[in-house]
Formats: sequence, structure tokens, C-alpha cells
Amino acid sequence: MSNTQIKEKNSWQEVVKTVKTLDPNKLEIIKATLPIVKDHGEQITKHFYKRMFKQHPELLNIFNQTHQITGHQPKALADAVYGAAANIEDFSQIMPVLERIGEKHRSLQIKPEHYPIVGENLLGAIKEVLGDAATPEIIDAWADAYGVIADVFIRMENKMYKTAETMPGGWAGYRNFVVEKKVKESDVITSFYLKPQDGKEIASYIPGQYITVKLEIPGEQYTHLRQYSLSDRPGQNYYRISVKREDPKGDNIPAGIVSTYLHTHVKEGDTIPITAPAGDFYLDLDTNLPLVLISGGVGLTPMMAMLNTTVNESSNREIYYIHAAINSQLHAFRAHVNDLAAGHKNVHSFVIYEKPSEDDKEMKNYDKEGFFSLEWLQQSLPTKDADFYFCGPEPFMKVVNKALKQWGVPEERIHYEFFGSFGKLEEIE
Ligand SMILES: NC(=O)C1=CN([C@@H]2O[C@H](COP(=O)(O)OP(=O)(O)OC[C@H]3O[C@@H](n4cnc5c(N)ncnc54)[C@H](O)[C@@H]3O)[C@@H](O)[C@H]2O)C=CC1
Repeated sequence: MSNTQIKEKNSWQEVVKTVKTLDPNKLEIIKATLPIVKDHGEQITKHFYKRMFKQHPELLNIFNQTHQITGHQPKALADAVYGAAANIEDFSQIMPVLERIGEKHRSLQIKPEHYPIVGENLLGAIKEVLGDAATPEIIDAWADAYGVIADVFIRMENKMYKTAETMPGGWAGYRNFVVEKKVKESDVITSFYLKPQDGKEIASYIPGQYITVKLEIPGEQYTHLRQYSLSDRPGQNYYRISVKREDPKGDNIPAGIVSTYLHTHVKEGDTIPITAPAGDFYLDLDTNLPLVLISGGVGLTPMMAMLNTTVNESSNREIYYIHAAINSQLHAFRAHVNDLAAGHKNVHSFVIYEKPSEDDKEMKNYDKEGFFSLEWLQQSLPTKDADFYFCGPEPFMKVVNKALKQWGVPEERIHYEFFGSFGKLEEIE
């Protein structure tokens, strides 16, 4: 299936047109109470998660516990609820955000039956946090607004489920994949090559998309689900993910449960259930504009899929791949990218090391020391008339985003991926 077909099948614009509408009186109440809900957004959603998990502990099998602790998830939900309610008269304004959430829901197998549970607990949390300020009329209006929002998601996600299931090689729910090969890519990143246990065809994907893996970890009460970007090009008989081992940071951030387990326990021959590829951050292959890929650390995973695909499909699209790492010890796929650059005159590779090692300095195996900067970018690229894609740790992404804006790259040429939250880069504290 081509890029365009996948996008068209998933397009849900007509879904928005058929959405339920809100009674005008209730709409007025929503508009009037939006500021209060926004002010208490995170408080409400934090309370909501506690309340919901108490009543439905089985949902702990779906939600990422680390994101609850870091506050990512409550913030993402608060932003989503506020954004959806603020645009309830016309969802077309926030379509990209809704689509991103829908893709994530599809990947996590969030189903229509989950919506009433979320609704009941969200309204309960609004009531309990706002106290007397939440009159029965206000709660009634928010209940209806939630109904409208849930309706959009359910319809959109139904379409996404159908597409994932009916496309060639596609499937519903989880399918067992066998770890065919485990390859160390750097001191902290290891790749897993996954082949379907049934030996049948696998669904294609667009570079930039991800899969969800489901792991039952001994000693852990609940199942753990994680999304990992596919790090190789589509059109092969395997999926590849490349996972960074998240070691503990200071006293507050523990080691990543799933990434540590994958690195230390999962071996070649083991089976991992995964859902079909999903995600709205992907490479536009229908253009020949110069392509600039910029990654920091483990943010290189979707970029590797984009790079490998473009090299495979186009011999004349200019590709500039900029990767920032701490030093060569932590630089995954270094040899692979060097080989591509040496073998293809349209591939140009740039390396930034924050703290090059003594060996790196001796070998001069990098182009810039320190951090990515606009000045350096302007000196390194022949043009800003290009499509830019980037991914990396948040501070890195903020620097890149700001640099591109300052340079005057139009918004529609700037594409980025957050692992884990739905906000806009400018809004992240
Ligand atoms: N899209 C996302 O949301 C992503 C999130 N992450 C998260 O970030 C964490 C760190 O990722 P690592 O791969 O360990 O990254 P890292 O610590 O190895 O850093 C990667 C690169 O980013 C640069 N960088 C860091 N702070 C910067 C700043 N303020 N300005 C400019 N450049 C900066 C570093 O110099 C380095 O070259 C991960 O634990 C992961 O959870 C990582 C990649 C993608």
C-alpha cells in the first residue's frame, strides 16, 4: 500500500463532519467554564487517574506508569481535554492533535468500551476538584461535551483499527513476533530485529511510525506497554526497533523497567507481542525537496527509518543528516551512516559531539563540538529551502525548533516527534 493510500484510508475528515453537536445552552456553559477547567487542568487529571485506577486497576495494564509519576500523562490529558473542549464547535482546527492521540490509542488498543469509564471518572474528578463551583448544570454540560469528544475519537479510531486490520500484512490486536537478532549499536542502544512467528507477510509502514510492544516482566504486577519507533526502512520481512537502556538518573528517576528488561533479559528466539505500526509523524515521500534530518541521542531511531527509506527510493533527493550525541561511544549507527554517505553522493552526514573523547579528538571524527546551533546550521547547509524532520531529548528539540523558526523556515516544513507527550514544543516548560 502506498503512502498516499495509507493517509487517505486513515483520513477522518468526514468523521468530523458527522459528529454530534452540543446543545447551544450547554455550549455557552462550556465556554464560560473553560478558564476554570484550564486553571485546574492538571489537578483534575491527576485526581482522575488516581480515581480511575482505584476503580479499574486492570487499566494499569494499558497506561505507562512512569508517565504518571513524571506527570507527563496527566499533563497530556489535561491539554487534550482543554484543547478538544475549546474547539468543540469545529474540530478541524485541532485535527492533527486528535489524529496523533487517535494513532496512539489505536496502537495501545484503547477501545470504545474504555470511553465511558474515562468519562465517568473525569466528571467525578471535575466535581471533586472544583467542589461547589461545579454545579449540576456545569457537570451536565461537561458530560455532554465529553460525549461529543468521545464520539469523535471512537469513530476516528474505528477507521484506524479497520485500516490496520485490513491492509496487506495487517492484523488486529497483538501479534507474536520473534526476536531474530539482537545487535548492539552503541554503549546504550541495542537493536531488536522482529519477525512474525506465523511466518506470514507483515504490514508496511511509513518511516517515522512506531509499534507498541507488550511485555510481562517477572515481579511486575501489571503488563508493560511501550512504543518504539521503527528504525529501518519498510518493505523487508522484519521490523527493527532500537532501544536505549534508560539507566537511573540521580535519586529520583529510576532505571527504565522496559528498556532494562529488553537489554538484559530478552534474547534471540524470545517472543514479543506487538500491535501494527501507527503514528502521525512520518516522512513525506511525495516530494523531492532537499531533506534535512536532525537527531539527538536516541531520537535517531525514526531518522534511521527516514534515511534508509529515502536512500533506497531516491538516488537524487539531497539528504542532510545531522546527528548530535555525547561522543562516539554513545553514537549508534555511526558506521552505517558513514557507509551510506560514502556510497551515495546525495547523502551528507554531519556529526555533533557534546563532549568528544580523547580518541574522538585525535581522530577528528566529528564536525562540531558542543551543542547544535543556528549559526553552525547556516554554515553547514547550502539551503533552508528543505523539509526538516527532527527528534531528540526535549532541550535539544527546543533548540532546533527555535533555530529553524529564527532562520525563517516555514511551519509546514518543520516536523518533529515527541516520545510521550502531545504538547507543542513552544509550550514545554
Ligand atoms: N522525542 C522525544 O521525546 C525524545 C526523548 N528522549 C528522552 O531524552 C532522554 C535523553 O536522551 P539521550 O539519547 O540519552 O540523549 P543524550 O543525553 O545522549 O543527548 C543527545 C544529544 O542532545 C544534545 N543536547 C542535550 N541537551 C541539549 C541542549 N540543551 N541544547 C542542545 N543540545 C542538547 C546533547 O548534546 C547530545 O548531543 C532519553 O532518556 C529519552 O527519554 C530522547 C529522544 C527523543
